[in-house]
Amino acid sequence: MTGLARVAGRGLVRTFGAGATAVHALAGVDIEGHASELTVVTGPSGSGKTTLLNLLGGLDRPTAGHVVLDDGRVLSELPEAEVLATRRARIGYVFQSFGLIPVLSAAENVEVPLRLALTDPRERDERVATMLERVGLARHARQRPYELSGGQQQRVGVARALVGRPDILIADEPTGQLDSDTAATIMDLIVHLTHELGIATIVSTHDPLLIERADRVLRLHDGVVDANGGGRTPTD
Ligand SMILES: Nc1ncnc2c1ncn2[C@@H]1O[C@H](COP(=O)(O)OP(=O)(O)OP(=O)(O)O)[C@@H](O)[C@H]1O
Repeated sequence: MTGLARVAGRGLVRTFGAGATAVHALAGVDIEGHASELTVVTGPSGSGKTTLLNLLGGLDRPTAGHVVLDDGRVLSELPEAEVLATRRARIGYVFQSFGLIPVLSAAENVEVPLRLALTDPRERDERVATMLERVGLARHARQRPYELSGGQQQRVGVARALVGRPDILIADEPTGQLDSDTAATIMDLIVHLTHELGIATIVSTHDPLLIERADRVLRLHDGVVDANGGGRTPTD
C-alpha cells in the first residue's frame, strides 16, 4: 500500500431491514481509494457493489464499520449537513443511467454542481467550457440529452461529476448502458482523467476491459470480499 488512502472503508457492514427478512448486503468489507488510482469493485449482480459505492460516497451510512477520509474525519459519522458539504466539495458521481436533466442542455447539466456550490457565474462559464472541452463535447454544449448519443450523454455525466474539482470520483457501472466500443472510450476518459487530475476513482463494473486497467481490484461475493481476489492489485 502506498501512502494514506484518500477514502477508506473499514469493516463495512450494511444490513437492510431486520429480523427474518434482513438482507445483509455487505458483511464486513475493507476498501481503499488512493490519489491517481483506479479502484475497481466487481462481482455478480446483488453482491453489494452499489451498496459499497453509496457508503464510500456518503450517500448512505453503514450499519457497522467506518468510512474514513484522508483528513481524519469519519464521513459515515458526520452530521448530515457536513456530509452534504463534503460531497459537494470533494466527491463526484457518475451513474449507469447518466442521470442528466432532460430539459437542460449539456452545458447546463454540467453547470448544476457549480450552481449548488454558489460559484461565481463567470467562473462557472469558464469551468463548464473547459470541462466540456476536456471530455470532447465543446461543439455539443447547447444540445439536450435526447440529441446526444449514449456515449456523449455519459461524457456529459463525467464532465458534471468533475466540474467541481472533486478529488474522489464514484462511478457505479458507468459503461453498463453503452455498447462495447463506446464503453471503451468512456473507460479511456475515466482512466485518463483519474491520472491527469490525481483523482481517487472507485468504479463498479462487470467489464473485463476496465478490470484489466485497474490499479486495485476488489471482488465481492454475497457482501464479502472474495478470498481469491480481495484487495489485490492486478499485478500482485
Ligand atoms: N434499499 C434496499 N433495501 C433492501 N435491500 C437492498 C437495498 N439496496 C440493496 N439491497 C439488496 O442488497 C444486495 C446488494 O445489492 P447491490 O445493489 O449493492 O448489488 P450490486 O452488486 O450493485 O448489484 P448489480 O450488479 O445488480 O447492480 C441485494 O440483495 C439487494 O437486493
